[in-house]
Amino acid sequence: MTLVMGIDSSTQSCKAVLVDAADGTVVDARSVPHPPGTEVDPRAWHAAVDAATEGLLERADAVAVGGQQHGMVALDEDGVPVRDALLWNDTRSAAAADDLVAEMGGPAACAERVGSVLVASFTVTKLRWLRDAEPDTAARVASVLLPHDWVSLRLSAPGTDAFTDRGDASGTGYFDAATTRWLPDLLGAALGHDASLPRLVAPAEQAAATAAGAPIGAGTGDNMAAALGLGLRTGDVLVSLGTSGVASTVSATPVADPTGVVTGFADAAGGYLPMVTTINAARILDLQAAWLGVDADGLAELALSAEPGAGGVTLSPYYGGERSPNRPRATGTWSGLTDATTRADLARAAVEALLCSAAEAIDRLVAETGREPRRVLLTGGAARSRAVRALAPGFLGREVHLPPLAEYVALGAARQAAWVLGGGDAPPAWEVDGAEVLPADDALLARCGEVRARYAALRDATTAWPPVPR
Ligand SMILES: Nc1ncnc2c1ncn2[C@@H]1O[C@H](COP(=O)(O)OP(=O)(O)O)[C@@H](O)[C@H]1O
Ligand SMILES: O=C(CO)[C@@H](O)[C@H](O)COP(=O)(O)O
Repeated sequence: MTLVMGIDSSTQSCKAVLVDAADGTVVDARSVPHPPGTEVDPRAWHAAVDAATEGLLERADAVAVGGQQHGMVALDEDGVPVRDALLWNDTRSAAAADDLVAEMGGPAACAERVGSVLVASFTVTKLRWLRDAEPDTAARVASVLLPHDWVSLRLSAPGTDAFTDRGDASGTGYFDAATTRWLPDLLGAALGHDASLPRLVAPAEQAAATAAGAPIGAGTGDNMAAALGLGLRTGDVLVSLGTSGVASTVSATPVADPTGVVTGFADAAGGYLPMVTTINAARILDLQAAWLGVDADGLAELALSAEPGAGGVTLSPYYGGERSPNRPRATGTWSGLTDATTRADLARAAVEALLCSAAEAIDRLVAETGREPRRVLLTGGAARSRAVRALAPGFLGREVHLPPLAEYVALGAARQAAWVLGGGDAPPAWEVDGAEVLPADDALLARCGEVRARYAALRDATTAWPPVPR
C-alpha cells in the first residue's frame, strides 16, 4: 500500500494523518496541542510536528503540510526566528493595516493589487508593525515565512531552501493573488528593507524531500487544504468553525472585494478561494463552557434545554477583537440580561451568536460571488457540538451537510502529497462519503430570523459593517 502523510499545523494543534494514497482511507492519526496565545515561538510548532509525526513519517511515501494562514515567521540570516511569530488573530497591527491600505491608494486599489483589503491578519501588516515597534529586531529580518513553510522545512532534508504555494502566499499581502506572483516591493515598503521569500512551488510539484527521500509537496494554507480534503466543487460553501470561523467557496476566477469582507485568496489547485473569516468562533463556546463550569457536551446540553432566542439574551462575540466586520479593538458585548436569565440562556446565546456570525459570513460570500450555494458543508471543531448541529440549518437558512468527522485540513494536505506522487492535472479522486444531511426547517428559520435581527442590531450598535457593494 502506498501511504501519504498530511499535516495540519493549525492554531490550536498539530494533526498528522497517514492515509492510503489510493482512496484517502486513514490508517493512523495523531494530534499534539500548540501553545495558546496570538504570539508563539515558532519552534513550538516544530516540537509539535516532531511529536505528531514520530514513528509515522518514515512510513510515508510522500508528505505535505497545511498550516494556519498569515502568521509572520521572521528569520535572521542564519534561519533563526528573530522573535515570536505573530498569528493571524493577533490584532496589534491594525493601525499598520490602515496605513498600508492608504499607501496603496485605498481599499479598492489594495484589493485590485493583492486580491484582498489588508486587515491586521495579513503578514505584511505585521512586518510594518515590527518596523515601527521593534526596529532593531526588524533590521535583523533576512527572510519571512508562513507557518506552513516553516513546518515544511522541519520535515525536509537539511539544507533545503524554503518553499511555499500560491494559496498560502495569497494571504501575505505581498502577493498578487490573481496572477500568482510575489510583490517584493510591498514587503520592502512594509518592513523597511528587502527580505528573501520562499520559492513558489506549483500545486502538484515536488518541492523537496524528507531525509529519507520521500517527496514533499508545496503544502498550503489550512483553508485551502480543507477545500482539497473535502473535494469542494463549484457552488459548495464550506463553513468551518475552528479557532476561526470561515465561509469559503472555490472559484475559477479571482475576486477583489473593495469592502474587504471577502478575501480573494488563491487555492491550492490552480483556482481561487473567496472567503470570509471571523476571529471568534469555537472559542466563543470554550469560554462560555469555562464560565459555566461545564465541558463542551454540557454546554450543548444546556443550550438545547433553553428556549430559542435565549430569553432575549444576545451576545456580540468579539472577544478577541474582530476582522469580519473589521473591528480589531472590539470586545464582547451582552444585552438583554435580566433577573430571569438562566445558565441555559447564556449557553444558548453563545451558540446562537456563533451561528449568527457564520450566517453573516455566508451572506457576505453569496453577495460578493453572486452565487447561491448548491450545498453548505459544516466542519471544524465546534461542528462537533450537538447544539451547533441542531441549530445550524435554522441559522444558516438552508439544509446543512455534515461530512463524517475527520481532519479535512490534514487530509487535504495528504491529498496534495498523493497528487505529487501520482502526477496529472488534478488531485486523485478521493470520495468523501456519508455526509449527514440536516434538513432546512422553516419553523426554526422563522425564529432564527428574529434572533439574527437582534444580533445584527447589537453588532451595529457597537460596530457597523461596510455596506454590500452594488
Ligand atoms: N464537541 C465540541 N463542542 C464545541 N467545541 C468543540 C468540540 N470539540 C472541539 N471543539 C473546539 O474546537 C476547537 C478546535 O477546532 P479545530 O478545528 O481543530 O481548530 P484549529 O484548526 O483552529 O486549531 C477548540 O476550540 C475546541 O474546544
Ligand atoms: O486567518 C485565517 C483565514 O484567513 C484563519 O482561518 C487561519 O487560517 C486559522 O485557521 P484555523 O486555525 O482556525 O483553522
